[in-house]
Amino acid sequence: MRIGQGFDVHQLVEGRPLILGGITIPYEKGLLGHSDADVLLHTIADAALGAIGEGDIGKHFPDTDSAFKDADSAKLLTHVWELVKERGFKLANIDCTIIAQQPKMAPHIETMRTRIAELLEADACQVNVKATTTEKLGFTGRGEGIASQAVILLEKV
Ligand SMILES: Nc1ccn([C@@H]2O[C@H](COP(=O)(O)O)[C@@H](O)[C@H]2O)c(=O)n1
Ligand SMILES: C[C@@]1(CO)OP(=O)(O)OP(=O)(O)OC[C@H]1O
Repeated sequence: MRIGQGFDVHQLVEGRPLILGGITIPYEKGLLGHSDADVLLHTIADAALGAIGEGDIGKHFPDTDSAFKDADSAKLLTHVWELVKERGFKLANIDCTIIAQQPKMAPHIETMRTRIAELLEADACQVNVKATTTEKLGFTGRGEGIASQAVILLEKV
């Protein structure tokens, strides 16, 4: 068994779509980044890379490389998952938390869960996605950005 954890933050700005957990969520702002800035998929990729001792997504997909400009984070996670499989591991389970004052994530959680399970080649029951506000405190509470964190457990195939 191997355990890994991930944490990431992206700024919320006008004029960008909100792509989170591999889906597009209707909202007046979106996340800013070199890629599509899917903070949840980045967190999951970092957790998986941590579990196999492979550093982080910045090491594998540098934000100085134009190849990753506006990159689809689902493709980045798929690449990371190939590394996980090459090491002989599969998903045991993953638990994720989105930290966002707005928008309300509850209507989108099951769709994200299904998409993440698809990307990790697992059943939805192995994936949990939660959301919390920070009670209007801090940068997430002011709606300036969204953070997420995840813990992943891998088991040998
Ligand atoms: N962006 C969010 C944040 C929270 N939720 C849901 O609301 C519940 C209560 O949140 P608190 O921060 O007040 O504890 C939380 O457990 C989530 O179910 C949400 O949907 N979207
Ligand atoms: C994904 C990458 C690469 O496009 O860019 P960002 O979208 O800026 O994301 P971040 O979590 O800051 O770091 C990883 C980057 O290398």
